[in-house]
Amino acid sequence: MATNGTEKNESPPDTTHTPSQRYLSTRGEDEGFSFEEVVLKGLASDGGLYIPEAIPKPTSWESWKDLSFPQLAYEILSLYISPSEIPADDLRAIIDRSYSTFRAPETTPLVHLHDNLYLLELFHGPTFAFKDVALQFLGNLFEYFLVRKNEGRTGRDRHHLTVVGATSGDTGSAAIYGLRGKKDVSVFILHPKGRVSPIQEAQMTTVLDANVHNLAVSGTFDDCQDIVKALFADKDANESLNLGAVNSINWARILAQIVYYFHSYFSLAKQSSSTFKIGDKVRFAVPTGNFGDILAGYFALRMGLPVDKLVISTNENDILDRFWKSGKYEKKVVRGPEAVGGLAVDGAMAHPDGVKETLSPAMDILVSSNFERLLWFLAYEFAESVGMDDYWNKKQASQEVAKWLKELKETGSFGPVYQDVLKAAKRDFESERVTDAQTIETIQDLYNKIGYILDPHSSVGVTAANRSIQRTGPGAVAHISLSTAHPAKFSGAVDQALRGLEGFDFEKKVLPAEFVGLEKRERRVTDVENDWAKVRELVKKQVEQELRGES
Ligand SMILES: Cc1ncc(COP(=O)(O)O)c(C=O)c1O
Ligand SMILES: N[C@@H](CCOP(=O)(O)O)C(=O)O
Repeated sequence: MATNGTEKNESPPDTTHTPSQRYLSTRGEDEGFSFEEVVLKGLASDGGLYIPEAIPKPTSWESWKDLSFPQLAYEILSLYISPSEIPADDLRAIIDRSYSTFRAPETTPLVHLHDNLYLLELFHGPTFAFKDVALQFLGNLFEYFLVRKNEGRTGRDRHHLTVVGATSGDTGSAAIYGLRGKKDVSVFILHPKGRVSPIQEAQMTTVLDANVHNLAVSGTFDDCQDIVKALFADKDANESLNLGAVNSINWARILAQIVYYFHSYFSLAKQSSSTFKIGDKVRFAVPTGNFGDILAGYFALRMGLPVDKLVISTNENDILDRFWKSGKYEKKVVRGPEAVGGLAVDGAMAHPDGVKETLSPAMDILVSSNFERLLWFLAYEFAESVGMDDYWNKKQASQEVAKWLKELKETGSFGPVYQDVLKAAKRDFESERVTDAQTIETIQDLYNKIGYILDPHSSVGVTAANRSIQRTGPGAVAHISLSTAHPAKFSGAVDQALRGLEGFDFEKKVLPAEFVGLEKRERRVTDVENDWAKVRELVKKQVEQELRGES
């Protein structure tokens, strides 16, 4: 379906897919893809990310207010997936299966913290992190497409998917739990060795299913992400292995996350502690690293949900916060003992891509891959304001994005972007940077006030929400802060904040039964160098063995 170059696509009009059910690459070379193609491909062949050709704006969204989470998910997802690709009953069945694994009846419950601040608990899935919302769904989607592709096929003729993913801890375990034991899929998860929390490491490496492979990379999360992107960019690897993506470069990850923005909005309108009613505006504060979670909020906003602002909440790895303040997107090199990535003997940074090690390690990311998707929409809006036809506006946006990303790769930065682009970014988003000390303070403060225990990432979000409430004025705008992980996943930070405080007992009050004894179980993990070509060879060898039925 894809076309190349700048010629207009002259193929007959597609009547089975609406524009929001067709996809294009942010860098412009590929367009006209179906949902199945973008889910299975993950990353476009020009290195860009897939986005829908249009964002739907349903006029009837308010009528969804009493739907259960799976029912709401069906309404939203079917706007982006043509029934000619996944018939309605099949989509409903995939969704139901995906959310039947959640422990909370509401799937993603909304909890009142104080005043007009609410916490959206996204950690009730199998691995206790928000990633489960999308990765349970993605795992089932992969399975659905593979079963369909492989009907009547046997042996080496079967379509085999090789999933490669990079993780700073949560995506890895959620992907592994979403894909373990699934037929025709091998999973390779790269994590930065020694830089994920002990529970996260145990969650991933104690899964012993034959199709799951953990690779501990000597490097940072960004190195893992770069290796994954290099594998996708390698024609040989991509063609011989049929690579699939579980990171939020995969459009299905963003899509599934849109649902909880709508769901929490409707939950807020039902809270007895609130005078909030449907139609009122709300602010969302989102702990942000790779920009996938908050980007789903941007889609919800563009679909018509009354969002006043999306508040980006970064830790001290603050590339996004600096962009919103200056319009310049720039990797900052961290020097000295606080940097991760290998210090030279004299203490200077030996690794040019330094990232600061913080108490919220899942957000220790230098370059946020999904920001590229937002950039495309900002550039498109800018092109539209200059007023060409839609085809050229899209081309213009893609060219701009490709130029910025090339500059980032070659020089480590781009921008400042045009004033109008930054203005559009500021219209929908605000940003906050939260230090470790503030993260600890907020955990303590909330515990002392109401006895609630936040994980450090969620604490970054709540800190940003509190600041936003100060700006809007208490009582003016309701705030929903996204809680992205269960506190037990980050025992070090939680313990540092609450040790010695009255009533705090990590084992009794925080640790879920599922984690007890996890760290003592048998593990399987392979150490690898920070070298994408070596990783490629390892993956190829392992997949070959699996296809021969040797492992
Ligand atoms: C616990 C937690 N919070 C927040 C984030 C940041 O989310 P995103 O990368 O989608 O911005 C992550 C990792 O992605 C995470 O694992
Ligand atoms: N924080 C993430 C990093 C990967 O981000 P993703 O959302 O793009 O998968 C993690 O926990 O692995």
